[in-house]
Amino acid sequence: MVATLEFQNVSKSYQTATGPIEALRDFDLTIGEGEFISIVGPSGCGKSTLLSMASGLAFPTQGKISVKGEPVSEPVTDLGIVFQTDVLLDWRTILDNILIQPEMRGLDRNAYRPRALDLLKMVGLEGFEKKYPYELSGGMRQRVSICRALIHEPPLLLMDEPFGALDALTREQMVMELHQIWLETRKSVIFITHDIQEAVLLADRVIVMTPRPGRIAEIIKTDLPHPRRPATMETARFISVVAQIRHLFEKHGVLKAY
Ligand SMILES: Nc1ncnc2c1ncn2[C@@H]1O[C@H](COP(=O)(O)OP(=O)(O)OP(=O)(O)O)[C@@H](O)[C@H]1O
Repeated sequence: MVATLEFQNVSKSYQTATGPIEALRDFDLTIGEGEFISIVGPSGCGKSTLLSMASGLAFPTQGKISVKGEPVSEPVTDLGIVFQTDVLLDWRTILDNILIQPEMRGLDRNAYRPRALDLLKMVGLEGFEKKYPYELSGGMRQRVSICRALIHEPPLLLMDEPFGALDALTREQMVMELHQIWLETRKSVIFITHDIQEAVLLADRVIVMTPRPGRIAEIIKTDLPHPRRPATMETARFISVVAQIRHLFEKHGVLKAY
């Protein structure tokens, strides 16, 4: 089976006015079809850099990246990206914000209309298609961003702290909704977060990163049954995986041990 995304011994340094910054070192990871990967790590360990390189917007200093077996040498179009801020266009309706994705790809927007409406239904926003972004809450806007990222049916979804700007309750709700969306669509997902619980609850595997230069401290298989539910967080397995990650962060000086 061809991997959806493969990082082979990837290192990345940035040249800056004050000298090179080594962001990532020897990052090696293969993401299978339909796999959900969470990446947790301290600020500046190269998490966003990984996504930029996976999407062909930045390139490794060393090593190789492939999407579906093809080396990444230019911007990759067959993926969906969700950022921390929703970047919706305030002057376009919710439906038109979603359809901008096929439009920008030169596809027939009308052909994607039914799917956009289906996606809105899937995220609980049926009937909101004619509203404007300012009429929606932060969580609703992020749901629209997810629809926009999925409309062209990409095999790979890159999510960079998508719930970072939301309040804690909305965030918990969105995590469960994302899990449901993943169960229904089975995309390969890379989900970046600072929240250990969120990372564990969603993922098949959690990639724990060291401080910069970011290296993989450990890859942890969550081994939690599906579907995941809020009650999953009360299970012994969940608690022990979260503790394992906290201990790794203590070992690498990311969290202080008390
Ligand atoms: N274009 C750039 N030019 C120079 N340095 C950069 C550039 N992009 C990132 N860096 C540096 O590379 C390192 C990794 O940055 P990156 O944004 O990938 O980290 P991150 O883990 O996503 O951080 P955060 O969790 O704070 O978002 C940081 O030290 C950052 O300052």
